[in-house]
Amino acid sequence: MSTVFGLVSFRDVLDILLVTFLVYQAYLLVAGTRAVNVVRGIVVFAGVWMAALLLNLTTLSFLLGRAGTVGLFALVVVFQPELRAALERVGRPRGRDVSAGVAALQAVVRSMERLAERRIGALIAIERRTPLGEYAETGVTLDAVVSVPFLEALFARNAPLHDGGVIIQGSRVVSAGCLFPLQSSDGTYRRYGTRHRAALGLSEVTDAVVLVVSEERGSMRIALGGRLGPDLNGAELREQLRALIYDHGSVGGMPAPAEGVAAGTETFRERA
Ligand SMILES: Nc1ncnc2c1ncn2[C@@H]1O[C@H](COP(=O)(O)OP(=O)(O)OP(=O)(O)O)[C@@H](O)[C@H]1O
Repeated sequence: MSTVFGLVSFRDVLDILLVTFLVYQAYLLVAGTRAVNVVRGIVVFAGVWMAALLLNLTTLSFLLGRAGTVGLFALVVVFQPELRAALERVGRPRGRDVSAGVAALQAVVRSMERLAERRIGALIAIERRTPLGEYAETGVTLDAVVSVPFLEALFARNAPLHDGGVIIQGSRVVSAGCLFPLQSSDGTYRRYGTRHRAALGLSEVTDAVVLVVSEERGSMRIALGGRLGPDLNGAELREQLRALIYDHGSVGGMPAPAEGVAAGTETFRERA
C-alpha cells in the first residue's frame, strides 16, 4: 500500500476522511434538537471515564463502565422519537416533487387569513419529502383540490372534520381530522395548548411545514423542525411559505431536509 511520507497510507487518510464525514453528519442530525445537551453530557461522561481509566481508579472506572452500559439502553428508549426521525431523515428520498402548487399555497394562506379573522382554530401540514401517509391514515381520507371554501368548510366550528389536522400533498387535501404526534414537552413550549404542540410534534419528526391558526388569539404561525415561528400576517406567511417550498431551485427542488429545517429554524430564532 502506498504511503504519504512513508508513515500514513492512503487507506488511513480515507479512513480519517470517512470518520470525519460521519461525525459531521451525526452532528447535523442532532444539531438543534434536545439531543444536543445529551451529547454534551455523554462527552463529559466519557472524559471522566477515560480519566478514571488512565489514573487507574478501579472502583470509579468500574462504576462508570456499568453506568455507561445501562445508560446506553436508557438513551435508546428515551430518544426513540429522535432516533427514528434521524434515521428517517437519512433514508429520505431526494428530489421527489411533492411541492404544493402556487395556487394551492395562495389558497392555504387566504383560508388561514379568513379563519384567523374569525378566530377559528386550524392545523394544516404541507408534506415535503417525508411521506405523511401514516399520519394521514389517522384521519379521514380525502382527495380534493386545495381551495379556500373547502379548507374553511373543513375547519368550520361543528363541521365533522374540524378536530385534528389536515394534510396537503402537492395541490390536494389528502386527509382531514388527523392526529399528529404531540411534541415531547421539553419546557420551551409548555404554555402552548395541544394544537400548537401537535404542530410542533409533527414538524419535529418530519420535514413537513405545519401551519397553525390559534382559536384563542387569531394568530397564524409556522412550525418547522420542532420550532414554532412568530405570529405572521398574510403577506409574511405567503413569503415564508414560498421560501420554504420553492426557494431552493425549481418548483420541485425542495430544500435539502437538513438545510431546509436549519434555515427555517434560524429564521424563526431571529424573528421569535
Ligand atoms: N394530537 C393532535 N393532532 C391534531 N390535532 C390536535 C391534536 N391535539 C389537539 N388537536 C387539536 O387542537 C384542538 C385543541 O386545541 P387547544 O385549544 O388545546 O390548543 P392551543 O394550542 O391552545 O390552540 P388555540 O390557540 O387554537 O386554542 C383540538 O380540538 C384538536 O382540533
